[in-house]
Amino acid sequence: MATDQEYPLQLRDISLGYTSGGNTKTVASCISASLDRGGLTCLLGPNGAGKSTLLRTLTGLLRPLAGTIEINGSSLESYSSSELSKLVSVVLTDRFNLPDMTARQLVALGRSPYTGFWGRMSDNDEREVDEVMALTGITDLAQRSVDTLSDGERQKVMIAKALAQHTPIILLDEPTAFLDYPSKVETMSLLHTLAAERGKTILLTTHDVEIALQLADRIWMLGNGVFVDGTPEDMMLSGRLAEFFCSSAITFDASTATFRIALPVSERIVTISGSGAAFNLTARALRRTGYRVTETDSAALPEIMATDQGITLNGQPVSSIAELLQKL
Ligand SMILES: Nc1ncnc2c1ncn2[C@@H]1O[C@H](COP(=O)(O)OP(=O)(O)OP(=O)(O)O)[C@@H](O)[C@H]1O
Repeated sequence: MATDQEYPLQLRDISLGYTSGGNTKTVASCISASLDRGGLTCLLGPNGAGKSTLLRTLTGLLRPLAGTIEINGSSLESYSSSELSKLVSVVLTDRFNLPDMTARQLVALGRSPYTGFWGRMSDNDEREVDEVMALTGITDLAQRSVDTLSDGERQKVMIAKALAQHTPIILLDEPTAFLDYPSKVETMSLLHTLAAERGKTILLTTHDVEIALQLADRIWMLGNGVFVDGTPEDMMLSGRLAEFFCSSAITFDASTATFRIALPVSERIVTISGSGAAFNLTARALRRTGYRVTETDSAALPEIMATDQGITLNGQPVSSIAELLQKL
């Protein structure tokens, strides 16, 4: 049984929200959870659910309306900002102007908890900066002015800065938001590796649900004030994931861990048989264009065979799925 000391970050009965002018807006309440050491946790939920609010509360930027947050068994407030900067690094989505600062200089700011009053970088600090820039694939951007970077490039620089800070806990708000698909996967894989191989405790918010389901050790979900957590597989098996994200227009296929757009059911029926990618993609194209696809033989229906050797319609070969759809 894990003791409190073994959880780097623990939430006890947290209520989240905003207070202004004597009015309180509660976003979610009664959240109790903990982050596992050396684990990647992804916080999912629909727009406006409170993901950023929870993340900002964990960083100390917002005070919880109720409850306590503990880091290594001591309350968040008991740490000085200097102590916290060696324990927790944070990547937020805020965009700020940094005229005349290069990408490397921004990453080097991550070393500031260790560089003393004058901010003088040692050889070791320089090496750390080079290493995290290589790790995040931004070495080529080193001398670029931060203000000229694309959103995705800037996002990678901010992640590198957090890594340069060398903290056991890393909190990131939508780190994959502006990235193209391969970069999303690369970034999540990098965070997964940092958790698994370097023992970092990482929490991030994301809308990239399918990537999170493949790479996260744990999923936290927040929606309509309800918070649940568990392994991705338990979330899928229990139907909790579908409860949070599915509607009449979207279904979740737990066996393939993918979301599907629910298409209108059609009276136009085709029979399809075959195997492999050609079979799956042909069936998919038929459903998308309004056919009801059956695998039951019936001589009365257009009959399609799709295998990696080719596609036939009623025994006649067709050269592509486009030609098949045209001839149907
Ligand atoms: N400063 C604020 N004062 C009052 N309400 C706020 C403030 N910031 C956010 N909110 C509200 O709190 C709720 C949660 O917002 P939050 O940004 O945490 O959601 P989110 O899950 O991160 O959303 P998204 O996925 O769209 O980024 C929303 O209703 C939002 O309008």
